[in-house]
Amino acid sequence: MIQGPVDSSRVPRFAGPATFARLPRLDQVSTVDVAVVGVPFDSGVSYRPGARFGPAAVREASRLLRPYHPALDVSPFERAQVVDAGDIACNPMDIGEAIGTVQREAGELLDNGARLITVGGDHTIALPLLRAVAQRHGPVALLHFDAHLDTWDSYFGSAYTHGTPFRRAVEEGLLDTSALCHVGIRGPLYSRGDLAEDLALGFGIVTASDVLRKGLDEVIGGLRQRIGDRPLYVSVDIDVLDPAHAPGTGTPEAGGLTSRELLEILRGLAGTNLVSADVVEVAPAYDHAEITSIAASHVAYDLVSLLAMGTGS
Ligand SMILES: N=C(N)NCCCC(=O)O
Ligand SMILES: [Zn+2]
Ligand SMILES: [Zn+2]
Repeated sequence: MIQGPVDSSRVPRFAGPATFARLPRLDQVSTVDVAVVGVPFDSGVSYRPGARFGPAAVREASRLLRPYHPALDVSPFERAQVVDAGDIACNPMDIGEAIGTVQREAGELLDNGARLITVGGDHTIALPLLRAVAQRHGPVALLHFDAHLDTWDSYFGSAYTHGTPFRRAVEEGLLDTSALCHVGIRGPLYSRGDLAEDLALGFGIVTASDVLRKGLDEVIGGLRQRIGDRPLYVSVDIDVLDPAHAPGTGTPEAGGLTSRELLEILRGLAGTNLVSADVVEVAPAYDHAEITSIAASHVAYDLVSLLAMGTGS
């Protein structure tokens, strides 16, 4: 029998320790369809640190989520067994070891039949998550929501950073290179060559400006066409949002999406073959009034809802 969240009409939603959306913990259920798992790791950042505190902040901000999603017309926690699988504890002093830990523990959850919504943590963790997913589904389509390309080659000689996960993922054959797109790209680059290299890897780009000028329907239509019915991984760097909508992040760039635009695009993915997703780069120390962690908790809720809608199909 599916176990839902704590009933907020009986137990005030501000009481007790936080799990995502007040859902049961992994050890409180016998089967799992969707697991929300934290990765408190930020040793791969190039600018402001602090995303290691993201999972805890997103759980706190998720206390107000309610069980019915009107825009998608789904009660995700009735449709699927959704749990909070806690945090993957990884070594903050050794990026290589941490990547191995994330790959192994995410893989164990996937092997137990769960699809994952991972809450970071910095964007480095997308690489081991994609490794774990591709091992089970083969190369996946990728929608990457971000201000940044994250296909750079290295930082300070290091190949494994939050600016490089998607170049590594293409090199390792984890992605279906006919079905890749960044959404929300903006801001200064190192050179024009960044775009040429990104294109050569197979990525399409929907800029933040495209979202404004083309509008949501055209953008959603184009994305759906590109990914088709392939197994799809969605990676959301919260800095895809304008700093007005997500100040609490490590590498903010002006001119981003509103949280309303991002949620609309995610809802436009209903019916696609989403297999797992992440929400990364929430750094609560730079946040105000929980703006960023509230936005991230709603993004995670929409992703959980999309996964729950696909459960059993
Ligand atoms: N993945 C995120 N958030 N940022 C990457 C920025 C890399 C840079 O400092 O140029
Ligand atoms: Zn970014
Ligand atoms: Zn990123």
